Amino acid sequence: MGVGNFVIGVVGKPSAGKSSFLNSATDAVAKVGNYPFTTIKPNHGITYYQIDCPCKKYHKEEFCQPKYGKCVDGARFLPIEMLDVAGLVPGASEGEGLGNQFLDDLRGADVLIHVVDVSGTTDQNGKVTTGYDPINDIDWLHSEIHNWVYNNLKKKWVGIVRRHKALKCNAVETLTNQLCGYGTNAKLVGRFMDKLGLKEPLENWDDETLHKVVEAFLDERFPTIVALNKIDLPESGKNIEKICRKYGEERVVLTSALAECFLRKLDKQKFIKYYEGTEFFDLAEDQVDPSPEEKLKTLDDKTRNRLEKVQDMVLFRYGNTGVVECIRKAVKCLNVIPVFPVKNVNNFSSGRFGTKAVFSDCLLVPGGTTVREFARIIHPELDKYYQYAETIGNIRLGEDDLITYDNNIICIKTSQVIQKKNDDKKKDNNNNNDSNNSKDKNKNNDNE
Ligand SMILES: Nc1nc2c(ncn2[C@@H]2O[C@H](COP(=O)(O)OP(=O)(O)OP(=O)(O)O)[C@@H](O)[C@H]2O)c(=O)[nH]1
Repeated sequence: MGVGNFVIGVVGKPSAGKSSFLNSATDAVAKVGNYPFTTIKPNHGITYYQIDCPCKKYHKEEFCQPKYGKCVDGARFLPIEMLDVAGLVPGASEGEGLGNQFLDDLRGADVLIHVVDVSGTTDQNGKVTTGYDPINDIDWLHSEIHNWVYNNLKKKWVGIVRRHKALKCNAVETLTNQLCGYGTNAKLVGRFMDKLGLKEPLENWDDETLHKVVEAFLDERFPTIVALNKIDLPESGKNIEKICRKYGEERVVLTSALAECFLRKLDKQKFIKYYEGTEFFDLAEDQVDPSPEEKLKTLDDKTRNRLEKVQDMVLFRYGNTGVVECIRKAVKCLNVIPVFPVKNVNNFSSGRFGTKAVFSDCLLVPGGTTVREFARIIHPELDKYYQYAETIGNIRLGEDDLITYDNNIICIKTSQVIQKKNDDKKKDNNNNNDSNNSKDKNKNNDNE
């Protein structure tokens, strides 16, 4: 998990609607513009995570200039990478289909969105059928990932235990060593082991315990949001109810990727103004005196009928298409905090010379990041010059204070900046002295 560089992996069986989901969530790129990722691989896209921008709270909307993403009336869109994890077939952990390539791709993801065809009109291989139970897909994906990790550990378990005893390691050290290949660190291992609260020493773990450890690891390392897709189909209703009853609503989102693609396409073509993540859109007839850039085109009858159907089957019934909600829930699973580094906590300036830009930067950092760690992230080369940090109201923050939503507008003061200020002051003084001197000189000249 990189700072400010989190990756959402999209997984699902063939024909579940993965590509449609990705297209619907990432087509905003052209509209939104730039992002901080220099190379985007073919199976990657950029999506946007919506948060409340502090510019609204502090009435600075007109000066808000995000370096990446955008801010619209106080809604901030932060760019996040999305990865299409293709090639999932039953038996992938045993090498079926693209096998380990699919599982290797998973390592690049911090959180997963599992797109499930909730209509039950495609079987586990994505072939058209009727009455298929989508619960199978949820369980099946989970067990593929579980088996992948479990089999890898089990194969080497005797050696792992031998080394563990010989080096007198604790369980967290040994597991960190074994799980680091999945993009895992000691902090994460410590967290899931704490939650698990195992009493038996590692050398006594039986298969059942090892399964429990793997399960706890996956919960922490690959939190998963289930997107129950194709809610617009009439067959979906009864399956939705059943799945929500079994898995709870916390990690389940109802989606229609197709409806979201359609709405965003109409928006792009200027037939509607679509308010992403809501049930609302404007038509040409709703507009009063629009500017030429905002003016919408009139819909033909066929498209209007289709739009009404989307309204009926998705927007009125479920409140929205679920795609934006899915991204929001996925990022929430990561337990990250948006932080706004500023040059000045009174005017929120970003320090770009000659502009009044505020809140230009925003970084997502993992929960538990301290002020000093954050300083290191934004000024790695200035770390040795760190002096102090302050937040709104010029309140000083301790180096070990955790970053929270209450102190996430931060100014880091470094002695180099202070040194520069002193240099500038000296320069000013010298200039003043020079001009005083020249004034004196002039005076002298006058006298002369
Ligand atoms: N009714 C309906 N159909 C959908 C929805 N999302 C996707 N589809 C359709 O489902 C079919 C498969 O969608 P894809 O997005 O290609 O699915 P995929 O999971 O990427 O499939 P593969 O490329 O085979 O892995 C297409 O015909 C889509 O139009 C949806 O929300 N509602």
